[in-house]
Amino acid sequence: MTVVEARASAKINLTLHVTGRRDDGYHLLDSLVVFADFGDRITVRPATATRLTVTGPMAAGVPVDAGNLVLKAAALIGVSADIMLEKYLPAAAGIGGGSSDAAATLRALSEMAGVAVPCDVLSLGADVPVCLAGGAAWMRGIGEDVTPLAGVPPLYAVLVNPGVAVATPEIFAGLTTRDNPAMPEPLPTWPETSDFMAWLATQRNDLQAPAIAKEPIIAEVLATLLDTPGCQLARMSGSGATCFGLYDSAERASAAAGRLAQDRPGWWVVATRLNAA
Ligand SMILES: C[C@](O)(CO)[C@H](O)COP(=O)(O)OP(=O)(O)OC[C@H]1O[C@@H](n2ccc(N)nc2=O)[C@H](O)[C@@H]1O
Ligand SMILES: Nc1ncnc2c1ncn2[C@@H]1O[C@H](COP(=O)(O)OP(=O)(O)OP(=O)(O)O)[C@@H](O)[C@H]1O
Repeated sequence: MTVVEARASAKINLTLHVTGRRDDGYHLLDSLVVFADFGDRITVRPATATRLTVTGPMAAGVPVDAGNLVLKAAALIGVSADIMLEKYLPAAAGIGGGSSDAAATLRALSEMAGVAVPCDVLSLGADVPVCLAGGAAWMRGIGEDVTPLAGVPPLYAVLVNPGVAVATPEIFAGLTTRDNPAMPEPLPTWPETSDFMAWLATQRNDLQAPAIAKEPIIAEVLATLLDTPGCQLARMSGSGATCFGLYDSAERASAAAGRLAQDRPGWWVVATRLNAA
């Protein structure tokens, strides 16, 4: 019997520029996306009818019915399986938990059954195409235009979520401007990690201000990250509330995570590598 496992890594928007809005209300994005070496885990086994079990430390509140993106992905690819989802990522957190689970399910079921992943996965969510691509990418359009990026250095990061669930549509609705500048095209090259960090600091997440307006604790998360030794940049990912801090070494990232976990027991804190090979 073929059992296939797949990692559903956390998606991090290192930049997230909102550059316009389509007539259907969806926003045009311009985002540099990378993935963490930390995430959920999907295991699939052949079965005559699809069944989903959700376990893991962050399983509470995650839907187990047809609303779960794992089941939507299984229906889209048309493969039946016994699926186990181990949740380690907080939900509604701006790090693509559901989207990454959907992409991992498509990959695992494709391998298990020997069927191709459908070309059009955007119907599962705007973040699913980039999660399916899996590596550092330039994401544009409403999420369907994904260009893999070489030359993005691996980074040491700390991810922090203060425990407030954020509804993505509400954050987009709070934008005061929707025609903000895009990243430069072509993107620059970054010979050293320090060049990349310096450039990142000149970029933005346009959803950060409306997210802070809705959930002021996000500003506290950013300030707390910036206050830890070695933190070079702190920014929110996606529509929040998870923020990332970038550090100059694994040791300093790990020390910062340890201190934050101790000082803020209610916060979800993880030290991780982004875009590691
Ligand atoms: C904010 C990001 O996380 C950035 O990576 C994603 O664009 C959101 O991706 P997602 O959660 O997979 O988004 P979806 O489930 O497709 O959309 C949720 C809602 O977000 C808003 N939405 C999403 C994507 C987009 N390009 N424009 C939008 O306005 C819409 O109100 C939509 O109803
Ligand atoms: N597999 C899943 N894991 C988590 N949430 C899921 C899943 N499937 C469906 N959901 C629903 O999707 C909602 C959004 O959760 P998700 O973790 O995908 O958001 P997010 O991290 O903000 O995503 P994004 O960064 O793509 O905007 C949740 O509130 C939950 O009800």
